Amino acid sequence: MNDNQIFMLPKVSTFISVADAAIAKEITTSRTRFPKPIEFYESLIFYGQNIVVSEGEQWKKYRRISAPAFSERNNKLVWDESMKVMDGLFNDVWKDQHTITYDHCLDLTLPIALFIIGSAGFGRTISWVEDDAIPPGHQMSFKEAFSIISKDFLIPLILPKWAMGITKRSAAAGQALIELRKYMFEMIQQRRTSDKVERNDLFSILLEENSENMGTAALTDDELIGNVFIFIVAGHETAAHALLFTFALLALHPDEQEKLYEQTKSVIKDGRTPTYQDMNSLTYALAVLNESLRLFPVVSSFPKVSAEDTTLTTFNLDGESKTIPVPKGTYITVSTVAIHRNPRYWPEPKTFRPERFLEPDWPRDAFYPFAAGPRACLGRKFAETEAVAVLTRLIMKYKITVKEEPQFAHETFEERKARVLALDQGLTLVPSRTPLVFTRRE
Ligand code: HEM
Repeated sequence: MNDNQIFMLPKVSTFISVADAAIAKEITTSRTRFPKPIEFYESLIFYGQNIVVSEGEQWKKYRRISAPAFSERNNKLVWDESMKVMDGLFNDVWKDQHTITYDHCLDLTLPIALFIIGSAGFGRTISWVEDDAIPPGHQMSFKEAFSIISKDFLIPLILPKWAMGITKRSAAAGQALIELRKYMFEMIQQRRTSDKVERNDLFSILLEENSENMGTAALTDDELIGNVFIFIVAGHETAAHALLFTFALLALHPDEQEKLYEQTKSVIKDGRTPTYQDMNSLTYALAVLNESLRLFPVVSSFPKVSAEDTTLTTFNLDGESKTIPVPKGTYITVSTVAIHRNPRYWPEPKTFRPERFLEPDWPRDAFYPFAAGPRACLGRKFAETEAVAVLTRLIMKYKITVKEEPQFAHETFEERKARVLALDQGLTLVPSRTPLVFTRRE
């Protein structure tokens, strides 16, 4: 692979795409038989050795030290920070406007997710209005460096070093990378030397956990930075896109939005600020997120490779089995989209119906937005907490509708749905233009 290629498919002789839930379960639970082909992600090592681009003993070590960071302490912080970010949005940005319009609502969900991962992931509060003070020894504020890298982290991977200064955007990405590394080293030093203060962000818990593993088992500073970088990469865009699909689907389905509002109101009485303790009762909000991730799993597939000559067995609708030979070295893609839209598991698969997730026996083994098994997403609860908090706070105060535009006045519902949810090319699924309006309820 040369410097300019990212996420390249290696030359493969056999390739299998999986839309069968039982096979997906077998593959995701058999980590040594079907490991992750980390060569697909090799370029992400650029940011430092990390959990996403590792396998075997190295991955086990990263997972063991990273997993405790994704704790209840952190989830509660995610909730509280999400509330602060939403209240900051209402008070400092939307202010007393009755309606607020976005031509592409990604311009809203990207900063929401950025600010949440900034404080709950990184331990640095960045907000809608914070001034961009540049501390001594830096050329960029933390907010600026963090915002640029979370948006343009691919630029330093794609462009060769000599070309980084060619455009303003790539030069800024190169500088932001240097700055962010510097900030991270400073944060590591500061937390090692300052008095022990309880902090619940991922970075701080990771550092705590690491200092308890001193000796050969501990991560180096470069590995710590690599892993925290990857939390940003894995957790910013995914969460922002998931929120965007959720808002868009609610705008397209006012009845479902009303049900969400009614359930939220029945849990959060008198407009009080929702707390993390409320999360378990906000079942409809989680169902809405799940249904949105079922229809639009932002990570639409994930790769595995067969480590040995083996077989996989599938069944047709009459229960007859078929065994497929899987030679060593076969590349396998678990197609989340295909499983999620397979009518075998999901009746009326194209219909947006959050209630299906409130049924006690919904098909858990056919739901893969966060992958599954030992390599499942570490940030699942982080992302769920963030989405339920944001959605709850928003829906209590605002109604979401699709922006009316004269050129689309005569379109049918199906045409409107296809337009608002039309997908863009990208690493993760994202709609290309989602024009939405937020109207204050009272
Ligand atoms: C809706 C939001 C999210 C979705 C849909 C999502 C989805 C996924 C998927 C499908 C994987 C497996 C990828 C693969 O095997 O190639 C994964 C892995 C991972 N995710 Fe997420 N993710 C989300 C949010 C987050 C957040 C917020 C964080 C951290 C703050 C995070 C951290 C990680 C990490 C560290 C891994 C690697 C785990 C390992 O390899 O052991 N994710 N995610």
